[in-house]
Amino acid sequence: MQVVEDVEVAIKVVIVGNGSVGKSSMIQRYCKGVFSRDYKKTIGVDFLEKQVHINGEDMRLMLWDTAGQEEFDAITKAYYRGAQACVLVFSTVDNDSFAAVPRWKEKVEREVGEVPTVLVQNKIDLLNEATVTSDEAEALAKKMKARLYRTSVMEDLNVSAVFTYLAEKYLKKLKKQREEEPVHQSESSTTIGLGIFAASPATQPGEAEGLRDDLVTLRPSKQRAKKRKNSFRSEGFALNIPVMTSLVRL
Ligand SMILES: Nc1nc2c(ncn2[C@@H]2O[C@H](COP(=O)(O)OP(=O)(O)OP(=O)(O)O)[C@@H](O)[C@H]2O)c(=O)[nH]1
Repeated sequence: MQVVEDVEVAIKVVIVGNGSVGKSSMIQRYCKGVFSRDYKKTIGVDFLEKQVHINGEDMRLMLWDTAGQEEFDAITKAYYRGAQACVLVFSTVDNDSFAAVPRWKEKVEREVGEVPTVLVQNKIDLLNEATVTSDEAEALAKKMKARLYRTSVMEDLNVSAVFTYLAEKYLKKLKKQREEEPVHQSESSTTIGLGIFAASPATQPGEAEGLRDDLVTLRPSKQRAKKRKNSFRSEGFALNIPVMTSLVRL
């Protein structure tokens, strides 16, 4: 048996929170460097990935943008499975979105247990219209034992810091795991997704087949599916991970 050293670390991150708080904008900004003032609500889930180099490690961040509207809860919860990190987003100018944060946390925990989480107060460019005070946001973060980031996706403030923090946190956890229990992989095994497939409660070896039951197949719209090059998709299917995404947005 040969030990494979150059394993690419992949981490699945789910982004949750009420509708219109800026979740889609956040991953579009982070992965593509763009921002649009248009609001197109996410139907089901969307997915983007970004390759980063952090602390000497090549990492692939797989960012799952989930619909904020409760009507899609049944669909989105299937996509929480296997997540190793979570971004809980609320908007500075939407008190309901702040009040809903604990509910979103519970929904994710119901599927994946406790995972590294950050609380994100988005739209801080609108601070003069704020309905949530800094103290309230900090108190909630403290209660949740999560780090609070204040972002403006529009002005590109602090967006990458959110994901870098989660990636670093995950790497630390992985290194600790490697030290405690070194992972030996045979030459023929995949070199992608150590994080996804080694550390997730939903994807422990032997459970992958079970995931098929949870697979929700949403057809991508032809227009966007053509444009999208999702290198993870084929690997995901090979390993029975539910990676089919809805790319349909109204
Ligand atoms: N002023 C301001 N507007 C923002 C910011 N981020 C996003 N928006 C706007 O907020 C609206 C909603 O953004 P989305 O990213 O679609 O929100 P979402 O959370 O993905 O919404 P759902 O798909 O319904 O869950 C859009 O019009 C964005 O342009 C920000 O930092 N500041």
